[in-house]
Amino acid sequence: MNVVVNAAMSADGKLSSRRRDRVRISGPKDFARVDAIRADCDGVAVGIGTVLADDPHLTVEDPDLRAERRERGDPEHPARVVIDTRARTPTDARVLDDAAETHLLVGEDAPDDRRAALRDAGAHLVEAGTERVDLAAGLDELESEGIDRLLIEGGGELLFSAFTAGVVDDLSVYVGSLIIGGRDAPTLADGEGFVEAFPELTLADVERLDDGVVLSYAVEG
Ligand SMILES: NC(=O)C1=CN([C@@H]2O[C@H](COP(=O)(O)OP(=O)(O)OC[C@H]3O[C@@H](n4cnc5c(N)ncnc54)[C@H](O)[C@@H]3O)[C@@H](O)[C@H]2O)C=CC1
Ligand SMILES: Nc1nc(O)c(N)c(N[C@@H]2O[C@H](COP(=O)(O)O)[C@@H](O)[C@H]2O)n1
Repeated sequence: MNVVVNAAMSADGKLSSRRRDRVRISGPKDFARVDAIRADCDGVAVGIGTVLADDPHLTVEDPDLRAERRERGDPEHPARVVIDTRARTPTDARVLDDAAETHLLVGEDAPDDRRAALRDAGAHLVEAGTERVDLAAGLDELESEGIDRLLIEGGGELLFSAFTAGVVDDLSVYVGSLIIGGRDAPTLADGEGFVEAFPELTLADVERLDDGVVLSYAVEG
């Protein structure tokens, strides 16, 4: 599977504020850029922290991009994927509406009542791992179901795990012209942090967009 990460961060590296409410970091041109990446993928993934904080929809906005997907025989929107060990996704979350299919990667011990409720709400559940979702195993399962190219949008806990698991091929990050601050505000890669072997990046492109810049990297082995 080809995995791309895209996120928007402040100039001090934060994805949102310490209250975890959604901050508008990028502008309309960047949202259009992200829309095009979504349209080019088979799946768009976030962690349960992002679902609970932002209630994102994770669909393709631009009707022309949706038409192009239909013309090449793909569903109008990529599949939505939520990394959700305990199956906490609310049944009225926007990712569970009928705009697109939704896969929830859950832990083996996820409560049965939550699994049943989420299946009733139309989600497809994939079991991987126990205490936390085993990303490598979960993504392998998604690939076997036809998701060959996956966009991961965040948040910081999930992105750290994705780099730790070594599954990320490309990273693009929009750096907005603002400071958010706060030691408890999510950053591009949270988790425990790396102390010895740091994932290395090769800078592929720098683009000025809206009032910020997009940095594009290839992630080295
Ligand atoms: N600016 C941007 O581009 C974006 C910002 N965000 C922001 O990120 C924040 C949410 O980020 P986080 O709280 O870090 O939550 P997250 O969205 O990264 O989800 C993390 C949660 O997923 C679950 N999980 C299960 N298996 C896991 C695994 N293997 N690795 C990591 N997590 C696993 C855990 O419950 C964990 O707490 C929100 O404030 C949201 O607004 C989210 C996406 C994009
Ligand atoms: N690219 C980008 N720029 C910002 O300024 C942002 N605040 C975010 N946030 C993330 O965008 C996703 C929203 O999805 P929908 O528009 O609801 O489909 C979600 O993952 C946010 O955390 N992204």
